[in-house]
Amino acid sequence: MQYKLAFIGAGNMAEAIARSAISSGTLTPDQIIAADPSPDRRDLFASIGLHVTPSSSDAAAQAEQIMFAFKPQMMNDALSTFASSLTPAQTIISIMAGISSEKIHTAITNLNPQADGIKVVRVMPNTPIMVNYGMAGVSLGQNTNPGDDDFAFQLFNAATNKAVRVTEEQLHLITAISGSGPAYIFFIAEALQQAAKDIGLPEHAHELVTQTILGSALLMNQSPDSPAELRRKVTSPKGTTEAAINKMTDLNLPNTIEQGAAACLKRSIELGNL
Ligand SMILES: NC(=O)C1=CN([C@@H]2O[C@H](COP(=O)(O)OP(=O)(O)OC[C@H]3O[C@@H](n4cnc5c(N)ncnc54)[C@H](O)[C@@H]3O)[C@@H](O)[C@H]2O)C=CC1
Ligand SMILES: O=C(O)[C@@H]1CCC=N1
Repeated sequence: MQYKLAFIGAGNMAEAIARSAISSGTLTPDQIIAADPSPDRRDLFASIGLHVTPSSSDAAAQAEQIMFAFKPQMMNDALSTFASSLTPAQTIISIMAGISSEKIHTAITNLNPQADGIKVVRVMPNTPIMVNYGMAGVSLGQNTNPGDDDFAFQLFNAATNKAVRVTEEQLHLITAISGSGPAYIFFIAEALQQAAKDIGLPEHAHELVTQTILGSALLMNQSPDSPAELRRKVTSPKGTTEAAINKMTDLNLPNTIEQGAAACLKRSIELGNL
């Protein structure tokens, strides 16, 4: 095979994964090919030195590992254009939310029965991979044995990105916590920025909130203390933080976040049943 990795779909996640693979030295640009119908996306991938093609079939025929980096709802349409190029010697790495490896395998073999032995590994990454601080869950799927996920694990555990091996069932949970999690943090950031504007600091809102989240994450990462203890260290008895935390507790912030994560989990399972 000419390429180690083919991206089918060269969108935001594929771009982040490709950049991280290259910057970490896991792959060289000439080991990667990317297929996307959008000329703009192909131009962008070409500008980082990758081979590009409008033909998913072309890309799928030439790589050892094929990453499904298109939207879950597009799977059948996308596969109809390239399933015939797949062979049992290849490994699929799907980053699609929800869709089980069994469903992926069935969709491929319905179109191309000769690809029956094809391996399917699944990964749930997150967008901070764009800055090399990604978190991913990696799971073995259809037709795989331990070790068949080594390449995917290495790809997502490179540089300062981190990966954990989980069961396929647990990938739904990974989605609810770290896959979708960056959006929860950005949601809090939006609200805190709005608060900064409302109380009269619009010109500093972005910097205040960004540095506070960054500093808190680094502190949580480097300190042996639990988040509860770190929170306690900010919260002086009868002080300012306590007033804020009491109000947020009265308004049930922890429960709101837990319910949000539970809704995410439910949707991940639903996507898998579409
Ligand atoms: N955005 C996120 O935070 C995360 C996304 N994911 C998964 O990653 C996948 C991609 O998501 P994004 O990169 O955010 O989406 P995106 O919309 O940026 O990228 C999708 C790409 O697929 C291309 N495409 C459309 N039809 C195609 C076809 N028939 N064949 C090949 N390519 C086609 C589009 O032109 C686009 O460039 C999804 O399955 C999503 O569930 C997983 C974890 C996190
Ligand atoms: O919202 C989504 O469906 C994707 C999967 C995890 C993060 N974004």
